[in-house]
Amino acid sequence: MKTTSFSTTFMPVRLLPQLRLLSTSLPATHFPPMKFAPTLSSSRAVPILSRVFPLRLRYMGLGFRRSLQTERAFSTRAFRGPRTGSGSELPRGYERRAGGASKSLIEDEAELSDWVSELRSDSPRGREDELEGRRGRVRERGTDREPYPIKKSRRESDSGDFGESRRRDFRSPNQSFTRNGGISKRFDNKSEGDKKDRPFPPRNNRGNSNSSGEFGDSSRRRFPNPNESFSRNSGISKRFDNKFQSDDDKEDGLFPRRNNRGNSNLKADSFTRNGGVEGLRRGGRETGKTLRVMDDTEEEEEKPTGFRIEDLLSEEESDTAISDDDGYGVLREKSATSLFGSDNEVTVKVLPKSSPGSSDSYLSESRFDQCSVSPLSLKGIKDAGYEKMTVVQEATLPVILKGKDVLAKAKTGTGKTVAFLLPSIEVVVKSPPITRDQKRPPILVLVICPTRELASQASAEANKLLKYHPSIGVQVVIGGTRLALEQKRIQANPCQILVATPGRLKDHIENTAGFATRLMGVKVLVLDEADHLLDMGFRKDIERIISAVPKQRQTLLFSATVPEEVRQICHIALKRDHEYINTVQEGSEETHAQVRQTHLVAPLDKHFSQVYALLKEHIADDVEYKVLVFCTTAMVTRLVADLLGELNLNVREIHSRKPQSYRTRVSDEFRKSKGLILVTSDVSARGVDYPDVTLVIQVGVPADRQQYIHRLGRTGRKGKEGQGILLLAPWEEFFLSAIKDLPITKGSVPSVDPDTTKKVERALSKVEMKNKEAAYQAWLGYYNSNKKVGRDKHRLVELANEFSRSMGLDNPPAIPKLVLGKMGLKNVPGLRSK
Ligand SMILES: Nc1ncnc2c1ncn2[C@@H]1O[C@H](COP(=O)(O)OP(=O)(O)OP(=O)(O)O)[C@@H](O)[C@H]1O
Repeated sequence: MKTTSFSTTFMPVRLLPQLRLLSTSLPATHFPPMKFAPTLSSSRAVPILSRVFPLRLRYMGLGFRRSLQTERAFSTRAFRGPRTGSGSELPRGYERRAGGASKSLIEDEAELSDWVSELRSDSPRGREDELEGRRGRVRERGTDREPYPIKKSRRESDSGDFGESRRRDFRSPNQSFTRNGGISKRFDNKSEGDKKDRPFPPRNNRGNSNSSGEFGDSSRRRFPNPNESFSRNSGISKRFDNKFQSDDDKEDGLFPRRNNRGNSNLKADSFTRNGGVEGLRRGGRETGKTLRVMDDTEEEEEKPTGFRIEDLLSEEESDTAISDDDGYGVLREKSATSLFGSDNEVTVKVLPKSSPGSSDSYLSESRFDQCSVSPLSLKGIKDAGYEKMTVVQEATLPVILKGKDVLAKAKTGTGKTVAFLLPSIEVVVKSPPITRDQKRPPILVLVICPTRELASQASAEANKLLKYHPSIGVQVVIGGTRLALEQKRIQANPCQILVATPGRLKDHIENTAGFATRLMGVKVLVLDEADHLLDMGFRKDIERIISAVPKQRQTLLFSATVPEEVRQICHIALKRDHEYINTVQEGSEETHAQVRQTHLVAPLDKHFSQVYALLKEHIADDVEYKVLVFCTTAMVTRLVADLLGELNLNVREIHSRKPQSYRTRVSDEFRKSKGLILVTSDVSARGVDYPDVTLVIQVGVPADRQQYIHRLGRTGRKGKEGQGILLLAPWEEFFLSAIKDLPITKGSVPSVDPDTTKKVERALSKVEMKNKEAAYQAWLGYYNSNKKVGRDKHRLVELANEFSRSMGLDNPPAIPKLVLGKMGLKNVPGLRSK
């Protein structure tokens, strides 16, 4: 039995697995006390078990359906149920996710307006984008035409903005390069031309990659997928799909966000981001025309293809088994194959429940120098100011260092980035060094992040840890920057660690000479915000990226939220015998206890003044205020930022319509600042590590429960205190059922005196009309895609017009007929068309 120096210890227990799994009273080997109770599991045991002991499993409350039963299987309490008689009771954290607002992620309809204008214009090339910061393009493609760029986009150079790339001397003093060694050999010996190196055909009709960078059309390249036949219509639909789910921009009006449950709200007649796509895909052949809205600043992801997670699952895959509990909160499933295959050993991780009050402590008692990482990494860790491991680091590090695939869940702001970077760096340390004369040095670690900010942040963190590893390089490739510049940069500074957003990574695979070959060296693949990356919006991209890296690799999936749906499909990326490490303790919520959460319900027409009053109140309370205000779409974000600016608050805005250079600048400023309000779309919802955020306000219903948790997670990081306020209209209260297990209470709406109301009205009157129009259209698109609100179109329009009045408009802005048609809102009374 191997013991580690961590308090987290893995104990192989040699027992007949059936007995071990079914008898909680069987004595297990002694386990040292543990500080917390991560949940470990993998995904394939119950099918076998259910065949062998169907009645027993039923008795234990382990049904044959996935989801709830699966979660129960991992719950200590559920396991003990039969013995204690309380087996049906689930700890709060294990309850089925309630309700579920539709995941309505949306893009900006302003683009559609422009598109419509462009359609009307004589020139097929259209015109330059007139909206500030908007580099979106809109495309039309009929069955008889090739796609063409309607607008040429502006692009910013990225290299200056993201200085994380490291030029390194790749000849490590400690490491001698051997040509024969593993991957290096493969790469060294490779002498074929670029074309041969590419697993995918090069772009066909855009000439060089530079021009593709300029026009951003590289994103539309498709990977040849053996399962798909490319037809003109279907091809363009796919590409249309691909584009929309950029996480950077998903927040932005008109199209709904991906829906975990298979976009059940999508209809062919509603032009929503998913729905539009789906509708167009299904109905597009009839019309013979497909729309494409582009934004060069986005990562280029695919749209959901409309399949349901359930469709991906066989019944076997959906079921799971528990291994043990024994009163500690253990949990580990063993894959069915290893349970009854050659590996008849059940390894059980037994961890005691934490002492009261410690559940939210993010640091563990283990120090980094207790674990077997290289001395140079330890020096880097020390310089970064880290001494003790966080709970998730302590729980995952030993497992990852052993080479296991891991799916890890840990609360926001608890150090997941270091948890996956550190062991990944160790893999590089142990690999043969690359040398300057290597034409295509292998990328050994590939980290995928859903947004550019997150990718840049992860690469910055990697650089901190690599301080004393001069021979290891990290590079970041993200959307919104010139592909050609990035190509030059990654060629000039070869790296072993690459951090990327999905769309841009695909771009490089398809268009950067030798890049695909370099990816064949990947030993560790990391998906940060894994649930998001495996969700509909990114799924296709991720699958294709996975197909571009070797099968023989280690895969690490990290997130603060791991919905059951994601558990069920994570085998897309992970080996069957992966470990699921859940550091969110049994009985503990997914949010931090030290973050005070309240929801306020106020009529829509009061929201602007309420936000102002809340901010004033908070600023008065805390001079060191640092506030994030999340809005539903990019255009609504711009409107709210304009308004708060007019009200003389110290405000910045960040959303997908802003150029990347601006986003980077604002993000950096906010990171360092105090006394600042950042009004933001969901580009800031996940992962972004702004220290000391004092308050997060969410205005309007979030896309889903996960998004609520991640947005809230921008405060209360590293054990700090924080506050979260969710401001809803009465008709948005349905969302509360989706978060009812979280410690959120009803707050009292601040009173707004008549003077303040007038002040807000005056400020609103100064906001540019075009911004109000864009916000109206975006608002309508967002809620149209919401499963609940968008169901009744008449009511939806009433509400949109209420929103319009709240902006001080007597009449709702007119919307292009075509857009209304695509939204499924033609002839709905109350809408004005143009
Ligand atoms: N061992 C450690 N000790 C102290 N601070 C740490 C340690 N590890 C990471 N941190 C810091 O904790 C903060 C949060 O880390 P990180 O951004 O990785 O959190 P996260 O869990 O990924 O959050 P999210 O779920 O929001 O993405 C960062 O500022 C990071 O530098």
